[in-house]
Amino acid sequence: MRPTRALSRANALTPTVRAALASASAQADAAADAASAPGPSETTVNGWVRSVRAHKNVAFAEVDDGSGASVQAVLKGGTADGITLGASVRLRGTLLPSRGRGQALELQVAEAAVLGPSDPDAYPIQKKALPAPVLREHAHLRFRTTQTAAVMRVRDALARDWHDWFEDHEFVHVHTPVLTSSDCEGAGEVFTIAQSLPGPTADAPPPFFPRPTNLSVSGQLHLEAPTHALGRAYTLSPAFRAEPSMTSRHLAEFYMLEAEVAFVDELGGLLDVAEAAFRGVLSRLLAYDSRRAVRARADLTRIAELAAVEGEGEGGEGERHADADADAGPLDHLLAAATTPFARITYTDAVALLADEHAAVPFAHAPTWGDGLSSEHEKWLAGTHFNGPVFVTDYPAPLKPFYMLPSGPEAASAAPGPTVACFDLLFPGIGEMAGGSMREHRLDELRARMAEHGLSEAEYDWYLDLRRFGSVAHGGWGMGWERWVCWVTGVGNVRDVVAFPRWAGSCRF
Ligand SMILES: NC(=O)C[C@H](N)C(=O)O
Repeated sequence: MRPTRALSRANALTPTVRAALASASAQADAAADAASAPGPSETTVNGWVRSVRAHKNVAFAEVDDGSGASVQAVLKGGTADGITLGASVRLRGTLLPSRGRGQALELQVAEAAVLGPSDPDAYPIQKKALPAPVLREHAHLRFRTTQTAAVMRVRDALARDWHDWFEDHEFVHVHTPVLTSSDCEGAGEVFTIAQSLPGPTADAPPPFFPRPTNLSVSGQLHLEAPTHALGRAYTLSPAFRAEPSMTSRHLAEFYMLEAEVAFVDELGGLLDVAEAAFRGVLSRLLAYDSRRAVRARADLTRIAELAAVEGEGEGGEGERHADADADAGPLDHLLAAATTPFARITYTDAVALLADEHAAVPFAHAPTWGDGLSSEHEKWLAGTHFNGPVFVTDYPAPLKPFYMLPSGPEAASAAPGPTVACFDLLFPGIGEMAGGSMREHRLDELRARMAEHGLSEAEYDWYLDLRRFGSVAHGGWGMGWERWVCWVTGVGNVRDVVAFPRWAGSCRF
């Protein structure tokens, strides 16, 4: 059957720089195998000018189209006119072996068109790396830096890897709502919605929704509903927290990957599922030879190289984790986590370990049973003591939200107070990467916990229905997506792995 016009027009996507380079080198290899001279490869590339070096008779421009490869364009005669830093260009020419260092092929340009000019003196993104805080001021243009472009591609690849893992394990992706009248975590960190603005008359219009509404802090409660029908569900959705934290690990708007599993009877089983997911996803990134995985590994190497160069100067684009191992390769920490079982320890045992350490080398905050673990405690556990991801389980009940199931008998009997069947998954350099729990699935116990937390039964009636009709033991977890991207890439601040970061005091763009 002949393709329709609409189908043939789908071919309007021109080859990317990456594809053009790949096909030119494949042609050269084939010619070498056949012991014949490679025919020159005529091609057209589109992109933005990253740098220009002009000599008397020739100019060299690096042209990047975001595909993960850039090309060195050799411009002779009048072809270099208007080719300035930041300009968008279309170049027609021949890809030939390069005489310069740094690239195998270069584009000998026959014809050049400037599509969108750029004043190089006014253009904020210079070839020389800019400090991360300066780039955040130009978040709309920082995609043009090698670092941010590579981070965006890795972020994309990671999301697809997780989606694939979940699909392979028969989880259903559900989009949980952003607008909600519940506060899942009960921490009072919600952004509320102003539903009606005072009008010109005394009669204020009725509110849009009958109840106060806020932006979701977590999709968990909503995700539990489909889990009681689909069995396994997950979401990668935006979450919002109005916490004034100014740390490198907090954003006011972030993405959260949350998963929920029915018919898991105890915490150990839930940890097994979470661990299999994390390690499975890393294996895809490390071992697969898909185009996605190959490009992600190249990007991780590129990000690390940039950070190494900038590390020698003053804080360039690549702010790294404080305790990132400078001598390790960019994939080493991923390989270690993929191939080594994650450590598991109860909160009670972790506090004892921390107390021993505190006696020898004091922390700023003394570890005390009943208090949350501070970030320095978390980093010591994952970074120094276990030197890898560690599940800390069974925290004191008063530290945790209403929906968690009490601990199993073993953990409960070893603790000096009531604990819940939950975990925080700590990663080196990051601290808390994910948190989850078994959920209280017994109706009466859940109602009692809600009463203790001052939650209105009327408001959470729908959630209680899940316990009234066909309740099952279940559990789940949530992971801060930007923390995951930071840990994988080695980038030290969540503001630099999201397209447009929002934090207390900053919502530009
Ligand atoms: N889905 C989860 O278990 C995440 C949890 N609701 C949190 O926000 O920490």
